[in-house]
Amino acid sequence: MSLLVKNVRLVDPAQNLDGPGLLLVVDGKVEAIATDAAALPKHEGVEVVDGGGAVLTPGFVDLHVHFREPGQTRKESIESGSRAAVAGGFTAVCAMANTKPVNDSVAITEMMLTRAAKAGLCRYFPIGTVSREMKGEELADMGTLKAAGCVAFSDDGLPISSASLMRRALEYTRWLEVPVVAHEEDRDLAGKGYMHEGAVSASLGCLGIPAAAEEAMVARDIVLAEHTGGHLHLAHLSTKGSMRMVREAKARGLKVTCEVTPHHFALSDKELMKFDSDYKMNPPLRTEADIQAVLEALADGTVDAIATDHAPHGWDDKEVELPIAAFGVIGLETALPLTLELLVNKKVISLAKAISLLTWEPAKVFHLDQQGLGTLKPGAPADFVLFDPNAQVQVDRAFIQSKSFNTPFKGWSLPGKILGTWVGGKRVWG
Ligand SMILES: NC(=O)N[C@@H](CC(=O)O)C(=O)O
Ligand SMILES: [Zn+2]
Ligand SMILES: [Zn+2]
Repeated sequence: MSLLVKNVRLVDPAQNLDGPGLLLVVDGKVEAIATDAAALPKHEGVEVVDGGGAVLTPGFVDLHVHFREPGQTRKESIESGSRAAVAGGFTAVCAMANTKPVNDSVAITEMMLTRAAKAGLCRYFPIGTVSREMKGEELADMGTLKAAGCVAFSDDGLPISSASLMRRALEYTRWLEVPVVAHEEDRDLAGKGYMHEGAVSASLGCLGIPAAAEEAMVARDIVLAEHTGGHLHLAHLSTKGSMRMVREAKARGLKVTCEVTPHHFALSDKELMKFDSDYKMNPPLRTEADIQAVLEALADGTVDAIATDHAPHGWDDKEVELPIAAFGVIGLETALPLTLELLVNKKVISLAKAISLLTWEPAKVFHLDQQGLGTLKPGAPADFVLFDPNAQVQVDRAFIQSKSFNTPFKGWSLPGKILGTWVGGKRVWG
């Protein structure tokens, strides 16, 4: 089975490519890319897709999604989450372990992989828990879980409050060569807060989560990464202080990587004045100064990945008073449009850098580059996405494939329409 995609702007940051090109796919793999058809190997009789001048890039790689299977498939299943992924241009997702039961066993990992294969949409990489039952007490069997297919370890949803447990987990990452993904939150400091602690929370009389709740744990874990030599990946960072500490850690050569989410660079805590739980997530929306720091960190290489933290919740978890509503927002379908609107069109970073943060850089963080993901180098799996960066999309219920609709971007009109998504040379969307 062969396929030729022509008439596209081909952007592949891993190969420093950004220009007119053609992509030839044979047997699910990239056979060749070229600037004109004459330079391609013999390809008579192949199926031809005319890209119509749209942008073609490697499929996006999301290091952080919550598909609620097993346990809460009314919010999302592996199949519905995978459909939301490919609709958003993501061809690989890494799924957090805070399912019910949590993914601390080979049985759950294998069940997840079986369901994902049955869905047959995107590539699905399970993340195992750091601690058994996610209780934060004993280490999960990380070695066995890695052998079963887990690509990273995280108790995300909860922080690892025990410094000694985090220390041991980081020690294990050295010989397992997988990262520990940290949800950084000092629970004493966060208390019962449900939005960012600052001028806005004070004026609303709402309980806040201070920036220090995140930063104190980032500081602790950078110290532990230094002393263990382990790989620490910091999930959904949101504050100015976190950005500064990661920048310093990298400058000192530590194995520290991090991701930021589109909602954290798109929205500030002022949104909470609407008292709408679609603006409630963990970590909370921060201040304008934090957003500025995140933008600078995206531009200067401090941030390794844009990740969605796609966290589906049902209306019954959300349509309640703010203090008791669930934390979390969906994000797979709005990630590219928000990145284009707020990072590329506002000239914070180039289109190529934005694509890099959605493809090659995240692939490297979880070593998915070793499987050829995040790039369209010859021989790599033909996972790619075709999108029109100028066509507008309307964020309404019909646009969202997820089973849940807990997005703060309802009603927004944004640029970036996905025209097609291919995984292993097979069209799975569009
Ligand atoms: N981000 C969130 O607000 N919620 C996530 C958990 C998490 O990412 O910490 C969830 O599982 O709902
Ligand atoms: Zn988290
Ligand atoms: Zn999460």
